[in-house]
Amino acid sequence: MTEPAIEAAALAKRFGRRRDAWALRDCSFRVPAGRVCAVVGPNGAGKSTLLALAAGLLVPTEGTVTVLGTDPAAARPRIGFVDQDKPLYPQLTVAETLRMGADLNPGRWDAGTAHDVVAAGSLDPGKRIRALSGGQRTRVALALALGKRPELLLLDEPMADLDPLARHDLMGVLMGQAAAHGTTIVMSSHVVAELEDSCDHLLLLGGGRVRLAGEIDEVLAAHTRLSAPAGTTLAPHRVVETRTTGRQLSALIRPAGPLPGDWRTCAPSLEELLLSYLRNPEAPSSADTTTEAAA
Ligand SMILES: Nc1ncnc2c1ncn2[C@@H]1O[C@H](COP(=O)(O)OP(=O)(O)OP(=O)(O)O)[C@@H](O)[C@H]1O
Repeated sequence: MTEPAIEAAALAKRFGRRRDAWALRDCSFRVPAGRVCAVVGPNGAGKSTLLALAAGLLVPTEGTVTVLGTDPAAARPRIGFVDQDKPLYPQLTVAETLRMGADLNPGRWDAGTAHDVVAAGSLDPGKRIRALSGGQRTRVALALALGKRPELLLLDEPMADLDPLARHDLMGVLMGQAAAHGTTIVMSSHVVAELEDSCDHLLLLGGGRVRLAGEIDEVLAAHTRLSAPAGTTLAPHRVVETRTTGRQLSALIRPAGPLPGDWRTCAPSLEELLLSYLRNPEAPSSADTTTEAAA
């Protein structure tokens, strides 16, 4: 079996000394190599912290995270990371920035891919970074990260400031990269609807903890949407969300066994499932029961 791209065991990060300053707690999960993994969760859930730990930019307070079979600092040359701030040198031009990428990654640099990503945005190579829009800077940051030909690409809300066409274009570039080179992509996003087509693995965080982890197909298959008469008892199934309208009860559950034949059931979409979990932060975590979650 190939080693996972990321493996976390009881990973925790606290900023400062306050008892309530935990950004992440007791996170155990595994992202297999070659996956496109969505990291989802509400504001403050710990997504950026998790990505920064995997990138080796933060050190765990407790637990461990292993990246590409080694510790994140040692794996850094094999990792591309684009964080929310997109740190670039404002005084450099686009062309100079790409040349810097080539200089910093001798023997690895994929000039063609980096050039294509920039060119697709019709960016003037002579323009200084400080004169670019937020979305244009994102494009340059992604070109730098992809040019490195990383084995693992960590992206913190990469599409947040891109227009819809640019999002579509760059998602296509990312998927092409994953397919052509087997690159593992782990990306946080708030745009749930966009993840369904592009991602095959999921990590849902809430309150600094892992709520769902695993292959999206398996996570979806483990849940059922149902409607039944109001007042129906849903135990012993795990209830993520339930709503009663008039005489009708509808719910999203994680079945604990066979369901009664008179319940109407269907499979949830990824968006429905994620919205149900996000609306119900107290719903039981399923991170411990999906096959890909680390024990
Ligand atoms: N450098 C820091 N110093 C102190 N607290 C921090 C720091 N970075 C993050 N935090 C705290 O850790 C928690 C998790 O933050 P994080 O940025 O990882 O969340 P997030 O899921 O990425 O949120 P968002 O969706 O808003 O980007 C938050 O409570 C945040 O205030």
